[in-house]
Amino acid sequence: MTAATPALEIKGLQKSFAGVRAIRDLSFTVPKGHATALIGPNGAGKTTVFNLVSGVYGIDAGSIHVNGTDITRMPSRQRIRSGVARSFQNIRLMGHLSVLENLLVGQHVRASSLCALITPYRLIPNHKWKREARRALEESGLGQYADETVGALPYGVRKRIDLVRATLAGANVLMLDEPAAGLNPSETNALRDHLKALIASGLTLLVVEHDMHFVDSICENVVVLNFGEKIAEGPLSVVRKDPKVREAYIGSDEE
Ligand SMILES: Nc1ncnc2c1ncn2[C@@H]1O[C@H](COP(=O)(O)OP(=O)(O)OP(=O)(O)O)[C@@H](O)[C@H]1O
Repeated sequence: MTAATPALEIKGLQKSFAGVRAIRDLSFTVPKGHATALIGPNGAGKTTVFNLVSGVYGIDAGSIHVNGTDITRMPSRQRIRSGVARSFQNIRLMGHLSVLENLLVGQHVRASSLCALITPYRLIPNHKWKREARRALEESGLGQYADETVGALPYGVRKRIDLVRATLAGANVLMLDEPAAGLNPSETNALRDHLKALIASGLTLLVVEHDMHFVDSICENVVVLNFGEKIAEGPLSVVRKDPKVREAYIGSDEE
């Protein structure tokens, strides 16, 4: 892998569901340490792209590379190990466990052996993974929540803990499904600042988001889909003026 190798490279992607062409010859790249948004009206194919990259569905044609590695035919679990992870709109943290425990569960994805997997970290006060988890929380400004029960925390804080969990589990290409949905303005600002810091430290993002102010603040590139096809790509300020994009959104209740 060279410095010019994109973190995510999608080439000629095709996917049909029972004759419905959900994704048509889609190609785009996301450079390392950058954020790209995938936008388009309802049914355009955004979630399908996430499902194809994460391996929920197999593709009909095309290829997907992550950090130069061809993951097109890899099982989902192996894709996570190669650095690509997905965060869901519904946070998948365990509410009855503490923040730290949730992060440690995430780190088990990185276990290289059965022995590492069953290491009783609860019994080892200064376990390496525990130290890493505490440090990551501190660096994200979430250190005060380490020993709190996740279920008792505000939604915006849980969303950010979910990000820390994904990066600690080894994700360097992260797909975020509507990260700003359900957040109040101050939570949205905190999430935006957190994401900006992660991008600055080298994390690569692919984001599906309806809040265009949020998209504008973190994504320098936007890929617009309509009926599974890329109809425009570029900075939001440019693509939003594109007649094809404007036409695609006519009749849609979205911006
Ligand atoms: N598992 C599936 N089986 C059949 N059709 C599917 C399946 N998944 C997606 N589709 C179809 O593929 C097309 C793209 O859907 P997709 O959910 O990816 O769009 P989207 O852009 O994410 O929409 P939204 O913004 O509403 O979430 C739609 O026509 C949808 O009905």
